[in-house]
Amino acid sequence: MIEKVYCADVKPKMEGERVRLAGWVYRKREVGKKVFIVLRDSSGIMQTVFTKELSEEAYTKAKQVGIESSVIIEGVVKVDPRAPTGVEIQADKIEIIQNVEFFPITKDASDEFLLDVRHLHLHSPKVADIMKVKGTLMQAAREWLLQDGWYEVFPPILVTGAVEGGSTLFKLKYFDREAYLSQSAQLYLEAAIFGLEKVWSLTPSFRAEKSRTRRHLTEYWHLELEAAWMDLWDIMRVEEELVSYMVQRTLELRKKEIEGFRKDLTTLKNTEPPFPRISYDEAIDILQSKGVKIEWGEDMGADEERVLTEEFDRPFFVYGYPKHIKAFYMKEDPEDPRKVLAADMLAPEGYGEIIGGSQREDDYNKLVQRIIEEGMDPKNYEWYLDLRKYGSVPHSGFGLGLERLVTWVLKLDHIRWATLFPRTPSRIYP
Ligand SMILES: NC(=O)C[C@H]([NH3+])C(=O)NS(=O)(=O)OC[C@H]1O[C@@H](n2cnc3c(N)ncnc32)[C@H](O)[C@@H]1O
Ligand SMILES: [Mg+2]
Repeated sequence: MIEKVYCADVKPKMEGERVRLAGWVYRKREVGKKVFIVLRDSSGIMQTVFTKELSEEAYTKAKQVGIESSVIIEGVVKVDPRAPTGVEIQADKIEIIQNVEFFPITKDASDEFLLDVRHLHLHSPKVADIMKVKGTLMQAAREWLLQDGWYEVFPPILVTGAVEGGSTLFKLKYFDREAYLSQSAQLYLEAAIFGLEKVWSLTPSFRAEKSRTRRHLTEYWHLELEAAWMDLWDIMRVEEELVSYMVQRTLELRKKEIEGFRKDLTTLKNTEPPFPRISYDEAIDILQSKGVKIEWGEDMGADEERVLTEEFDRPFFVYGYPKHIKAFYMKEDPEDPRKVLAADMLAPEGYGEIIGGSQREDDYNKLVQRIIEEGMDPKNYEWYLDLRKYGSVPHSGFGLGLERLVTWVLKLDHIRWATLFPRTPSRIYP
């Protein structure tokens, strides 16, 4: 790798030092007999100035170089309060690695065009900031999971059964048989708890969702946990501790990047346990009191959740959903057979569901009955049912949509901006 310093590491105390920077031409302007190039690298930006007096050769090359050209620039550090970072480089050397005559992304580029050239949109510092925040959220999750004694495991993505309903399965040909892309690692995590007790995985999950909403992708990153001996209330405490740590740690490490997307950090700062908890029944009452047309037993979609989140200034739980709107594996509420021991975590500010979780049905016969009730064939779940025959234990788990979390933390207007190359019903290229 070439000897260079990063833009963010060039400080006023380095005045007079000679430095070498490598990156891309972010901005360029000519003022009188000076050429100013704002160089961009992964750490930020740095103003560089070229004049004939400093170097006629460098000045001539600087005049010719195009936006987003890749360059190496050398010069001497000078403090200048007018420069974007308070310092600039008096440049006497520029090596043009590759000159760009015309970079296709311009200021007025439409969202659809940016998605068409997403591979070039990744040059953008704003996009880089989103990815830095996403990476830091996962760094924080790993920190918390390690200190709380959870084991990372690596479940399969090629599977033979639905977890979250057959209508959103991506089918594929697996040699001479049919297979699917995983909707959720959950069932495999449930098998892993018999040896490891507390497990987690980060995997891509696939949903052939036809709904074109601001919060659905067809491929997304899914952080899932599963724990033996835990009931719904235990796993809800795990969820709020994990999400709180992820948000607070990312606020600590990426405050500057977050402030580039939202000025008001209140809801993020409020993200501390315990989170408010309301029952599904209470949620329906709230929605009806606010004029939403919804009856008990109906599912809450993005619109209903948006209204519900107006009542809260931090993430909150909705628990105790009706059995018929939830998945087959969820344990029936012993106190009310109409309901299951499930809870979703909803993000405030209109973002809604970021986590789906539940206590699992650990009784063999009840699970067989639920599978049949859902119109599925117990034969397809034989291995999964075995988990209820050989030392079954009460257990619970959940799945957090990483892009859903990023979309809320940065108040993005669409989940597609929260992932490197978004996959939606109408987009699988580039
Ligand atoms: N291990 C578990 O218990 C997880 C469980 N089997 C599960 O998949 N639940 S979920 O369908 O609500 O999805 C979990 C989360 O996954 C996210 N999710 C769910 N579907 C999507 C789509 N289509 N796009 C983006 N994100 C999505 C969202 O945050 C959900 O709360
Ligand atoms: Mg869900």
